[in-house]
Amino acid sequence: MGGLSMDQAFVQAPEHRTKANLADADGIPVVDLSPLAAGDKAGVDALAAEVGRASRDWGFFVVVRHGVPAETVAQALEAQRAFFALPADRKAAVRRDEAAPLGYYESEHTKNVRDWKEVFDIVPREPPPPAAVADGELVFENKWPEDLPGFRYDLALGVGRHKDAGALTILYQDDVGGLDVRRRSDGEWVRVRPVPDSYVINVGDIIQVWSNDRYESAEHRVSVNSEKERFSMPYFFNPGSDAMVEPLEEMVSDERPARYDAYNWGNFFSTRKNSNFRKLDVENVQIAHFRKDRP
Ligand SMILES: O=C(O)CCC(=O)C(=O)O
Ligand SMILES: [Fe+2]
Repeated sequence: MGGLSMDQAFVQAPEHRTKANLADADGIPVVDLSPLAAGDKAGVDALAAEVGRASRDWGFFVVVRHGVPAETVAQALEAQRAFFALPADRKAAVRRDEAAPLGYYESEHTKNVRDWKEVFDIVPREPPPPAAVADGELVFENKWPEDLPGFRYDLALGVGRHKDAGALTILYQDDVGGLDVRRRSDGEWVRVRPVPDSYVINVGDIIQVWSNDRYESAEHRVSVNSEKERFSMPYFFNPGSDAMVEPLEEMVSDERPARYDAYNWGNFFSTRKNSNFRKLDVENVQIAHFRKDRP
């Protein structure tokens, strides 16, 4: 390290760091969504069965021929790059905080270790996003500050290992790569290589609970690329804050009783969200805390 130092807040425990030459997630399901637009019942049923298998075996899959116009994605990418290229004070002007958790943040923590990333959170509908997202006066500038000497990419993660708390995540990633999933069959971390014009879908904790553990929320993370910036756009599909989450009736039987106590989504989400803001001395809330067989 030649005497250079990095902020210890970013340093992952050795067992959680990315290994060199991570294997590709060979065999990750790639699902063609075009039967949805065709609307033919047999095609849609076959698609649903394919999604069911992918959710059970991986909890992670890639969708193609999804019908989102390429032009829409191109516009979103352009806006995203423009925003993150703004000078820090402009980004700080739309910084989020616990009371108003939409907007820019550069110090997100996952499981009490700082992620090496910047984030800008919006919702598609109410409440309206901050006007600065689309203010049309965007300045293209290198966003990397020069005050991070000796940053060891291999010690940090872009996003620390976690499972998404909501029902489902739909993720657009650019062609840089770095998204890793823990493969269910053997517990190894593998890289989800970008597929052009696709979205990665991952089952979140709520589907795990609704399905009474038939589908499992997949653990994932983002490794850091030392040469290129990486951009991604996750869309989190979450219920309203008053929703109570529990195994669905049709997933519960005498042979397979409910494995979770009901919990309130709004409380879960705000507790988790607050733990993203800074390192805390308490463990993150997890659905395991609501398992009936918890220790
Ligand atoms: O950037 C990505 O590819 C994934 C981000 C992620 O896992 C998350 O924000 O929950
Ligand atoms: Fe995630």
